[in-house]
Amino acid sequence: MDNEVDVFYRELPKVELHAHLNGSVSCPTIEKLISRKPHLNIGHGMTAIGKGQRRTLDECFQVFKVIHQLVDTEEDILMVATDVIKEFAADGVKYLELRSTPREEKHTGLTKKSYIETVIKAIKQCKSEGVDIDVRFLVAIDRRNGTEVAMETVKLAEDFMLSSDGLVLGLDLSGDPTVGHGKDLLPALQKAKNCGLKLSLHLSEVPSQLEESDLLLDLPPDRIGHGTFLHPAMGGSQGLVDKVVKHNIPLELCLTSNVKGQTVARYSDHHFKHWYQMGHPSVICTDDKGVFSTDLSQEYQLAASTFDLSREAVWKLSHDAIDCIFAPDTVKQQLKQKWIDLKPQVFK
Ligand SMILES: CC(C)=CCNc1ncnc2c1ncn2[C@@H]1O[C@H](COP(=O)(O)O)[C@@H](O)[C@H]1O
Ligand SMILES: [Zn+2]
Repeated sequence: MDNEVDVFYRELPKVELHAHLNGSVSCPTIEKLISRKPHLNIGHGMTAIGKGQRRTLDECFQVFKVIHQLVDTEEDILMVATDVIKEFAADGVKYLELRSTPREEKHTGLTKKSYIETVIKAIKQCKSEGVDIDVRFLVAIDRRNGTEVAMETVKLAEDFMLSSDGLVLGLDLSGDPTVGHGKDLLPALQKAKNCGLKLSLHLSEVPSQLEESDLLLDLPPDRIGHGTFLHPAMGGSQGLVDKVVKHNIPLELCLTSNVKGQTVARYSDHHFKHWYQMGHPSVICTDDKGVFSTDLSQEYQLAASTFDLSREAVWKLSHDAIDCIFAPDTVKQQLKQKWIDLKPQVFK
């Protein structure tokens, strides 16, 4: 980890709603993967962006290609998912929605179905070991892969939603924002919504997507990933903000990811401040804790120090994230009780 984090932020119970599985792989897990596959000649510097370093968006997406080479069997996925879940739990995350793009790897026999089954197996294994975290899964659509694959993914997600005892809750739309157009994915997303899958869409991660965002906001999605350029202060428009507000769509905000990926110049320029000031539901998330060398406690501490938030305000921020989860109301109530029980210890 880059920074020392104050114990308050570690002990703060947290909700993580925006975490890509293969972007969340920690250094120790990468070491294990590298030693399993020495022939790939992958060095550690190729899978993470350290303190003070920045990369272009394009370079960041190259990093995922390297990680995908290291994670290409059921055994790898099981290890990666188990490690990531335990790391979030150790960081004080009590509820986690993991997302990942199911991949097919012909040379190892991995199928999209077995990919999802393996993530579910990891979630169940952690639960049976008593790891103190409630984990759910969102199936991701990589926008690069177009209409047909998106439709296939929706079908797969629907099957798992109906058979996974509430573990698979919805869909994520992600991937390189400079590739493809949301209008081609609209029918698949509409179908997903109609069958009861929740939708979290990466929107306006780069400045050129205003028209696409306008279109996708009419679905409307259940949550927005980043939404960096929606607000007029960031080059967006009041019309877009009005749609987000009208539908009360929470934003998943990932400070370090945006700064290291250079879509936001400085922490103090982050759009968190605009939405938070409006009182709009804003959830602090990590995006890719492995790639961006961070964790959720650090992200809360960064938000607090950058925007001068009191401890009570930070507590409210983590508490209010509970209302943005995709799991049902009974789970929200359980989490709220947990927050009540833990508060005296955190503020001791
Ligand atoms: C490049 C950069 C600044 C990344 C942060 N912003 C992101 N924007 C869009 N898609 C993403 C981002 N981070 C991760 N992903 C998606 O998550 C995948 C990695 O996790 P997984 O294999 O789905 O388990 C990537 O291939 C990509 O499709
Ligand atoms: Zn993301």
